[in-house]
Amino acid sequence: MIPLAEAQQRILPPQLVFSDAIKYYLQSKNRLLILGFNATLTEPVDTPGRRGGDQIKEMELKLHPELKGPLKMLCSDPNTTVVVLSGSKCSVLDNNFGEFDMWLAAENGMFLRSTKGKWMTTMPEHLNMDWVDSVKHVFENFTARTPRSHFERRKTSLVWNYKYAAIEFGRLQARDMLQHLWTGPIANSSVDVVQGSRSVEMRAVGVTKGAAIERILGEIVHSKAICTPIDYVLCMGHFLGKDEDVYTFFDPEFSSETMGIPTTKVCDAMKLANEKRQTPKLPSSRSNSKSQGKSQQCGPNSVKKSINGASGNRRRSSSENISWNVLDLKKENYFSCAVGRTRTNARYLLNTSDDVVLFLKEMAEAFFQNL
Ligand SMILES: O=P(O)(O)OC[C@H]1O[C@H](O[C@H]2O[C@H](CO)[C@@H](O)[C@H](O)[C@H]2O)[C@H](O)[C@@H](O)[C@@H]1O
Repeated sequence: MIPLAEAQQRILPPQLVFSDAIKYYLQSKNRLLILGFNATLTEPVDTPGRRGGDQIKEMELKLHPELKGPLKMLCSDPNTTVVVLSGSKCSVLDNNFGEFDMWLAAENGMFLRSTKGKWMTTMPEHLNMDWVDSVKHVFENFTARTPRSHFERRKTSLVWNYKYAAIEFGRLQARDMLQHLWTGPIANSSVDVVQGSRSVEMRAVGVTKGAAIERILGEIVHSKAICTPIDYVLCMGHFLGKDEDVYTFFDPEFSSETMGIPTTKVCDAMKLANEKRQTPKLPSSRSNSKSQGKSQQCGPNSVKKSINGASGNRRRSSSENISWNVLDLKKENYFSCAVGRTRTNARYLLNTSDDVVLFLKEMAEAFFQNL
């Protein structure tokens, strides 16, 4: 086992070897593919023709057009579960992935739906959102004085993004903004600051992709009534440091036990899902933000109940009847891969989303040949 601190100082991970990842994928019986969205499944920002418009709207995240075919193919496999796990809002994922048979995990996993069902929330109760109004105010000011920057209000976070602004000026503004926030609005607040290379994000404490994956898995396993343990996991994304916990969640090398450990984690997740199911609740509305207080709906397929999203009918929890062995992951069957980032706990690297396209094309092709 590698202690976390030591592992974080590891030298550069190797590039993902497509043929290895695909070989083990083909050999496995029940696969889980967890994919980030921004800068993983999107076109690179610097693609000719993408940059230059004055409208930030033109820059809304869009699925790389060449990925439609491969994704469709991979999602059609009953033995493969595909999850897009993103910081984006539900509506953004709906627009880009609604046509595929997959799972969507929006806002870093705080909202979840199978594209055949409705949104539900996996949010822990009592998320503190008291900081939102004062931070929003600061974000608005900085957006106004930083041309081509914009900010996005999500249900569990606020993101100020300057990736289309003059970069040096954006950086200075970001530093200024953080100083301002730390000495004022968030000085005594319980909020996580997540700094990207071109963004500043404030999140409710505890909102990370790794924290959410447990609950997401619980839901998926329950919904699919999984009988064959998941024996292959690919987790690929351009995730910020805070979200790297999703890579380590599955990694036997980061676990305190031995091989196949995540089983216990998923057991906990499933128990949690069951407990929630027994006391369906609306998501926490403790926020003092007006929009939060009014509604917790997420996109057209609004959240009706916290967990029993689909129709409100409570099936007997299938997870009570299936084995706890939902994950049987050997070290060689786990592929975590950071896209466009090098300081990472992921095992492998890919440089850009163009490489992701090549990889998923090859994987889909191999699946098709193997039918
Ligand atoms: O959550 P995803 O949809 O998979 O997206 C990954 C991350 O994208 C965003 O961060 C990236 O872009 C920022 C500029 O827009 C940049 O500052 C950051 O360094 C990049 O990693 C988003 O802000 C993150 O929350 C997502 O995790």
